[in-house]
Amino acid sequence: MGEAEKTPEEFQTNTGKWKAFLWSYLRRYRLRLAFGVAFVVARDLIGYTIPLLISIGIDTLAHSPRETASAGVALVSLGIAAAALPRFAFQTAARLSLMSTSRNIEYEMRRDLMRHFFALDASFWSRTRVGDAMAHAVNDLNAVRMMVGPGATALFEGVTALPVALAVMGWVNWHLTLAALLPLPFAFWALLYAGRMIRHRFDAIQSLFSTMSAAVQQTVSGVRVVRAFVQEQNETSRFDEMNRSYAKSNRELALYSSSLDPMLAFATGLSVLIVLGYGGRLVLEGSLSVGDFVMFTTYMALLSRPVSSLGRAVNLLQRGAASVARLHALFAQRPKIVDPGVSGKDSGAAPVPLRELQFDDVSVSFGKNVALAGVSLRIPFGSTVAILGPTGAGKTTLARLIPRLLDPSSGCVRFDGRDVRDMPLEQLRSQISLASQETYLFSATLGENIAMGAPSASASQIAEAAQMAGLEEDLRAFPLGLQTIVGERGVMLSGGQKQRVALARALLRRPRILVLDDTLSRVDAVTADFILRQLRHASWSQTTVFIATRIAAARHADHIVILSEGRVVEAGRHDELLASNSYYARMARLQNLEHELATL
Ligand SMILES: Nc1ncnc2c1ncn2[C@@H]1O[C@H](COP(=O)(O)OP(=O)(O)OP(=O)(O)O)[C@@H](O)[C@H]1O
Repeated sequence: MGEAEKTPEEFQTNTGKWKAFLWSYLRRYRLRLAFGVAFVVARDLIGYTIPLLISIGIDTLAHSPRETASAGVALVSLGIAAAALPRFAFQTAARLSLMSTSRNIEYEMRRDLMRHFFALDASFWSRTRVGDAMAHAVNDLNAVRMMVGPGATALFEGVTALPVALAVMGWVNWHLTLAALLPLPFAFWALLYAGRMIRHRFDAIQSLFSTMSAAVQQTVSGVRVVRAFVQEQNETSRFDEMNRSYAKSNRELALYSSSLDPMLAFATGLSVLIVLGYGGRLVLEGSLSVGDFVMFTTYMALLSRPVSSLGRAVNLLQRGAASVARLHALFAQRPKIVDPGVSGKDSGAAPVPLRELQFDDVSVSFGKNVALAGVSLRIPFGSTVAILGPTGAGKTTLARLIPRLLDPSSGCVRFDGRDVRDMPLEQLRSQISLASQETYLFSATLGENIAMGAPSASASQIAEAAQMAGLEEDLRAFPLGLQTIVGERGVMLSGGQKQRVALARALLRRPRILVLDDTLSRVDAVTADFILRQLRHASWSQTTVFIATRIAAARHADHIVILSEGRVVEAGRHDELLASNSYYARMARLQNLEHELATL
């Protein structure tokens, strides 16, 4: 199986390179990150001088004469107060550097993810659920931001404070310091164990969330079908099962996440206990001053914060690592349709106008399913070609080959002798308009939907395209005309209206090659006839390739092609095909009969 065929889940097992992937984003901010870390270190270094100052203050009180003691204590107090200012400054600078970096990285990854989504082709989207993609774009990116910002801050809070405090404590009394470190292996084990568990659970939770988002998205989009087939109960219990398992995994994650802090607090508590017991004895024996003892215990108390920071860091870093691995797996997906791009000498040049279209022994297979088998066609520029054939004959597959939404498994699609695979995608697609079988309308106005492929079109151009697509009467019936909001996926329009909006969208670009994939199937015969006449008399020259189910639509085409089981079985003009005992002639007789019956 090639890389492109792997699912994100399969990539997840190959997460070795996710660190390099993350670094590719971090690298740009390494200076800012280094400053951020330096600010955290500086802030904590200043913070950790405070117990030292307290110790000096206490020992000054205990050992100095009364008149100098109060001045000494005042000086120490001043020192403690003065330390607050740079601490605050470093704290703010650290937050600004690390948090702004995390926001920038989140922004860049999201931007790249959107670009990547657009670059991935139908082969990816046919096996990926929309909800899945949404989960990546929202939840995983959020976890990455939390890792780079608060996670990194917490990590450096922990790792700088610990050695500083331990160095000062060791310098005062290394015996007592070693004794205080006895619970360290337990804390270390807790960090590793909980960290591993958090990562596994979070990974599972993110996958479950993806599945659940996909299910919500599908059920909500298909709510009419669910209602029509009285499947509310079944859908609810199916969703409930997923929801329950999601909640269970979250409870487990919460258990591991929340157990980390108490376990670390327990380890710190044990250390404090050791220091109080053993250190107290040292004070009584006179081998440790009261000031040093107080400093020791203050450090121990102060250490609880960085230790807890380490716990938080492990939590956020493990979640972030799971999400980076998932994102990396997604970014590792490659589109099958590769854009050859524009070569240096062609950049900036106007695209070469497309003229003659040729299918040269084209075959397309989806696994074992052969959709097209050795199709050869030559379509001169400016001609109108109708493609007909039974369902599953390969008509849509043929249409999708023209703008390279699909590549042939063998054979070649050419424009003026040039393989479409050698043409820059932008140049190819900018000259071709495909109105596909399933129209997709955005939740915007009618006008905005029509202008989707030509955002700079003027109002009169939009109105002209709408008129050509036979929408004029419908627009008159809408009080807001082109400003009418069509609702999510165009729910406020009839099937035929949606198809004509999609057709107007295709026409507005005045394409050189117009491909209509059964675009008029839900339009009544009279309107369809009107539209086809409009297309024949368009004010610009174009090739029209249209897939039709009705003979009435195909009769005026310059060339009619009948596909069956992926092969061209008949081809010719309307009267030529009618004269023979062909599939076309049989279909014409049948449709005539239907028409007569309907008239009766
Ligand atoms: N993405 C795909 N993956 C697998 N098989 C596919 C895919 N797209 C099409 N096929 C198969 O290829 C064959 C041709 O499909 P195609 O959509 O081109 O037929 P059609 O003539 O347009 O049919 P209809 O008139 O019903 O729209 C069918 O057997 C279909 O199941």
